[in-house]
Amino acid sequence: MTESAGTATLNRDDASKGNARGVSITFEDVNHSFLHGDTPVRVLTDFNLDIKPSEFVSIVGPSGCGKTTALGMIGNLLKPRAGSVKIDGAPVKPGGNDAAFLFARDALLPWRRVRSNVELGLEVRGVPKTERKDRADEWLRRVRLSEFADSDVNHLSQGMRQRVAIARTLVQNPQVLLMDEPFAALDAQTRAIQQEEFTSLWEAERPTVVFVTHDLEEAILLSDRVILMASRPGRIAAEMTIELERPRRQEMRRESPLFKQYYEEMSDRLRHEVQLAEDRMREENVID
Ligand SMILES: Nc1ncnc2c1ncn2[C@@H]1O[C@H](COP(=O)(O)OP(=O)(O)OP(=O)(O)O)[C@@H](O)[C@H]1O
Repeated sequence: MTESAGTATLNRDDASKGNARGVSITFEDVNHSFLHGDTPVRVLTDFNLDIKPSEFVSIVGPSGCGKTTALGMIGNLLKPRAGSVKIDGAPVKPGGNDAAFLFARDALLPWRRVRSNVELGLEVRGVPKTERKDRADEWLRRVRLSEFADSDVNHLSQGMRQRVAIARTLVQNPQVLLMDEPFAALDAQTRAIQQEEFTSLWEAERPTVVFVTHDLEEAILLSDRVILMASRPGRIAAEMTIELERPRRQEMRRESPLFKQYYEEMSDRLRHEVQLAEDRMREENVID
């Protein structure tokens, strides 16, 4: 495990091979605060991070440490008060980046059928109807939902709904995929299946992924690199390059000595950061 950010190298040399379409993402001296009443509360401080094209980076850390805030800056949902966030060397700007979000809540439109939900992003971009349908059908095939193309989304299981959401996101061929606990709402078994399915879909196109999760095992299993954040103010406390071979399989959790080593190294540190954050919240409540 490396202390603090900025030194890790991409552990696989094949990111530039094949049809990888990812872009680089850079946080340069990012500082950010939110106003709580009249008081600015520092959320990110001196946040520096270099993400390589087509790298899969997970961010773990205590609740409230600023993970979603960092993700939002890449997706242009908010601007840093100081410092910059760049994609392929250019500052993030409205409409200028090819980034797509995937959240725990699938946010499917209940009045639209399955295919029509998958087509949504393409529709917004003005892709012609026939092309939209062809691309949606191709992605429904890849997520194994072809026979549900004309189904009512309200009749699908939670796992199937999330696969529709994944298809809706990936059909847009994003260069950057911003994922905020995308599998958190699923039961353990469905979650394991989707983690494996998702990584094999990702490997075909390799957009750059920034993946926020509370689940350290999930972070290790999916990522090229795991970033551990500390809170108040949010900053990078440690990072670890994951050198497990790809494709990744669920059995690695149990069978890979390397997986166990990563988990042991990072979990103590994560627990420590979570404990610190909880202690701080308790102190603040006492003071209030
Ligand atoms: N729009 C906002 N206005 C005021 N405070 C905010 C806003 N968005 C986030 N915050 C605060 O900023 C801090 C960081 O929030 P953020 O959602 O980035 O954390 P997180 O690490 O993603 O948390 P979690 O793991 O619980 O999702 C929190 O204290 C949160 O309350």
